Amino acid sequence: MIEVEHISKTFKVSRRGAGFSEAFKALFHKQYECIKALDDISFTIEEGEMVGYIGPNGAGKSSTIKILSGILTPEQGRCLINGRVPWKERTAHVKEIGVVFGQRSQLWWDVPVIDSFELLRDIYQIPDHTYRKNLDELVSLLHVEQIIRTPARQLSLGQRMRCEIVASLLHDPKILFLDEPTIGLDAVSKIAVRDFILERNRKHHTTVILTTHDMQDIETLTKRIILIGQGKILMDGNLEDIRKQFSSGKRLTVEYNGDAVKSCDGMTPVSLMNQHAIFDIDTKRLSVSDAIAYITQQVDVKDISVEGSSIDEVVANLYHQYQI
Ligand SMILES: Nc1ncnc2c1ncn2[C@@H]1O[C@H](COP(=O)(O)OP(=O)(O)OP(=O)(O)O)[C@@H](O)[C@H]1O
Repeated sequence: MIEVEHISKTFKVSRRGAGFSEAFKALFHKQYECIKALDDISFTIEEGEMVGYIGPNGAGKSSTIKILSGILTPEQGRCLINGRVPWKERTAHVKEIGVVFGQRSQLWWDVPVIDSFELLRDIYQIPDHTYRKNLDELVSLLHVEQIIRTPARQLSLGQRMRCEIVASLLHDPKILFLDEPTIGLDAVSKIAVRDFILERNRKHHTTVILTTHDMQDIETLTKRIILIGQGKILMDGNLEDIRKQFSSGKRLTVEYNGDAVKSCDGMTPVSLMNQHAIFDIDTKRLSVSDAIAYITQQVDVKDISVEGSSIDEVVANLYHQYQI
């Protein structure tokens, strides 16, 4: 179980103006600015839950993950993960967590990937039979058999990410922190990584905290989302409820025979091409069935399709609503 209560974290950063004279002045008189990366955040995550931790750039997601993994120490608040304080009991804590930072590597750059895995085995003191079993299983599930003898620097991004995931799970962690695990991956690799995470959660009951800007990751993997903005937790809830609350409506696409089709109150025309019209329906003002009835009164409908708001639109509405 992950318990976070009233955590705050401030970074002190030096600031100076542009140019040589400002650089010279800064040698004698440094100016600092305090950035409140996390401002009194609290949440609880149960064992086996998969949670999407979302927010715009600079919101505080990575800072939270770093605190939860014991890399950063907050100046205020309490955090317990399976009964341990991450930054105080680091050695015991890291044996229970796996971390993947999409933008950084835990693999040694110049050596074959398998050597990094073996180094991790020694660092985590993984018993030999557990290491062998996990390595064989992960390597085959993530299809990296052909590349583990290649140095990390020679791998493509997608190949490296799969190896990063293997590295993060060799010691059987109960909790997995994934910070943008599908960044820059092609569609096939994204699906492979998502399927693997789902399966891992289902089979091993692994708790997963996922931060990402890819809303398809969130939609596929999580039922609950926590929204952070400007260092504060703004919302914590069920994805389906959020979708209902922040969906802007439905999109209706109609193909028809006849003259141009007109819209009514609650219908916004998006495109009115030759006998092919697209309308956005504000379902708070007009039901989809009433919109269809209104159209069929005017023209002979050949085909009609209704789509809900995409998860990207839902999240864009959410950010807009919270002004972040
Ligand atoms: N080591 C650091 N030193 C100074 N400021 C930092 C440091 N790490 C983070 N910050 C600042 O803290 C704030 C939160 O950063 P953080 O990396 O947690 O955001 P994020 O939500 O992960 O963003 P992104 O989606 O862009 O990765 C930002 O304003 C950032 O500039």
